[in-house]
Amino acid sequence: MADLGLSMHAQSIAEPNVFWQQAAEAISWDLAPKTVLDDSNKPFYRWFSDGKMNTCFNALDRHVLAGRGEQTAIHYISPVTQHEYSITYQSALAQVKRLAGLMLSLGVSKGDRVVIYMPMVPETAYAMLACARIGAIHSVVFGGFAANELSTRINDAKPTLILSASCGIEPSGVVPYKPLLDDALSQAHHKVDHCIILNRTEYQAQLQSPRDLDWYSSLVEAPDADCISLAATDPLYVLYTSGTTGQPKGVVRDNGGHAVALAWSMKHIYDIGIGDVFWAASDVGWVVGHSYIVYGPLLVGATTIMYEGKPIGTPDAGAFWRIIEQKQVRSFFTAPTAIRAIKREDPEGDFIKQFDLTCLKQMYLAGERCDPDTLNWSQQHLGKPVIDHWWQTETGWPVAANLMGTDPIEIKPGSPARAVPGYQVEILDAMGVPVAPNESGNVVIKQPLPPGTLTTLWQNDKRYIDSYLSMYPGYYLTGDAGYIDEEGYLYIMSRIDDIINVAGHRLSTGRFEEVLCQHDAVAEAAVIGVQDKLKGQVPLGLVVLKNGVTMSDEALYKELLALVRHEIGPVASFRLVSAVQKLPKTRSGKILRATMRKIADNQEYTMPATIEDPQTLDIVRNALTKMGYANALTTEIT
Ligand SMILES: CCC(=O)SCCNC(=O)CCNC(=O)[C@H](O)C(C)(C)COP(=O)(O)OP(=O)(O)OC[C@H]1O[C@@H](n2cnc3c(N)ncnc32)[C@H](O)[C@@H]1OP(=O)(O)O
Repeated sequence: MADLGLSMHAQSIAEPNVFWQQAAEAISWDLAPKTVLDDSNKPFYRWFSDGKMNTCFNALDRHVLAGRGEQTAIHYISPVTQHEYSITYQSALAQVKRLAGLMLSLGVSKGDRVVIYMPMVPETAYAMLACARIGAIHSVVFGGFAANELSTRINDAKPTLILSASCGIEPSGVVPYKPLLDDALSQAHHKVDHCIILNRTEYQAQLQSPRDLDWYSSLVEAPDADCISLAATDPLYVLYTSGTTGQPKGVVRDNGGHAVALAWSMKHIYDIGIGDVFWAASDVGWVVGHSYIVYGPLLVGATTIMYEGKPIGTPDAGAFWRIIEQKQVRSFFTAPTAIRAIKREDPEGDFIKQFDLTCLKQMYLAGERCDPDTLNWSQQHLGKPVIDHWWQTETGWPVAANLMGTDPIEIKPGSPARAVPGYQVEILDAMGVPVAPNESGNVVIKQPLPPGTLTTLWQNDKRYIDSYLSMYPGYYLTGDAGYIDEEGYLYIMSRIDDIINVAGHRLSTGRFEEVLCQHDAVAEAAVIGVQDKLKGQVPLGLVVLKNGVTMSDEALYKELLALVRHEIGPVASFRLVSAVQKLPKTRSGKILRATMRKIADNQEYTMPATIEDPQTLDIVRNALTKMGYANALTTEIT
């Protein structure tokens, strides 16, 4: 039988111009592109460089013009506040037009950056779409980040305007956002003239006049704004992601390639078209939220869900299944951590049995490595295909997936299936030589990357090249290690750098270390990601204290945990820290984090030949054991 996925993939690599020109027909262009792949400035490949369009027009206006204005665009569900309502395409468009008009009247123009620091409310989507409408470049910052992280991003993006809300809602209660914004702005050296604040009833924020404007009262007098015709290559957004240093990387996404790729993925990967209900249970602060809560579903005229709740506790482990039944969700996307949390509360899947999930055709998992147990448990209890798939903030849409809207293939637990059309994924050894099937190496993607992937890092072409393109010229380095089996299935095993993934949140150990070293008692710090049954990985810190520190361990640890939470935010989930006399290092001074991680996780390791003091490994092992790690015999391979 013909394998449609394979033949599509082959065509996308052999004839990218033909493949993507056809895909581009799903988008309304002001000026249809004649050039598909523009390789005139390698390694900066561009797609549809002579095309003109507007992403907001494609996400809202054209559906209204086509007579679907009364269809639901967004279902908003906030279980803690008990607010729930649906917004039609027509009314979303009215909100976005008005907000875009307000932005223009505040002096925002094409190419200006607008930072959005908001919770999971429909206004966040309006803010993103209003930017897209007038060609402003949005930069959404996840609400779980602290003021300091927000100020770093403000300094880098240099926004003209900030949109925020008085608070977010977590199961633990109201999380005030506005004081964090005020703090971030006082720390930032970049100054903004205006902030538009959504004052929620759960927490009323103090507005600082004339800087701060109340969202809805300012809209009353604002004019409506039309869509501006943009070059396909104009930036749509900058989304910061953790790099190996504390300075986050501003991933730049363009308009045209992004719209084409997302529309293609909605149909071919997620099996979603006009009028279908798609739900990505993530947060708009992450790329999943950008691509699959806001843009992807709206670009194809589907209905999306903004859920301001959690998989468990809001109110129970049946929350996802209840909403899927109520809103008739066809395809559902969440992170493995969410399923592990549900499984822990409802091991027999009793909640799942309470709902009629006939509407649900498949569930997708991504954001972190999916362990086979989690996939098998959900597949067994749901009785539906569960699709692990793999991608990154940088790629913006799936690199490897089972094409459920095209030609589903066998599910192999542990693998996110095969490379998606457009992506030529290879495994290279340290010398850049392709390895044999089933052999591990660095996962790379041959350039050009397909439409919709990052075009550069914000104002930093050099870092873009250094981070992704310099190790293997002609290839994009994903930063992941893995292998491909003889049937072309990809397996992602680990990171090759010091990035950790905590409950699907990508965090830099370098940033944790910077923060720990800010404490007066700390001379040196090393942070590693250790395995965690619920969150996949959690950060663990080992600190070397300065001479003469007299504080008790207990008091010191409490201060260090609080410091990390204050500087990075609750999303850091930093709960494990211990003092050691010395850290294991090479003779050139490099901390042996990978070896420490293996010891913590009870994996085999090789004593690095260049280690400065082998006894430091015993010191670390003792500390880890006391913290509940390294508790089985870890073998050293000699
Ligand atoms: C494929 C491309 C990509 O990888 S893009 C990234 C994809 N990742 C995701 O979609 C993330 C998936 N994870 C999740 O959605 C959550 O972790 C789930 C599974 C729902 C669990 O949530 P939760 O119980 O809050 O745990 P957590 O580890 O996320 O949170 C830790 C602490 O941070 C807090 N937090 C979380 N979000 C916010 C927010 N928006 N605003 C303010 N605070 C936030 C949580 O309340 C929690 O705080 P605390 O430590 O319990 O006090």
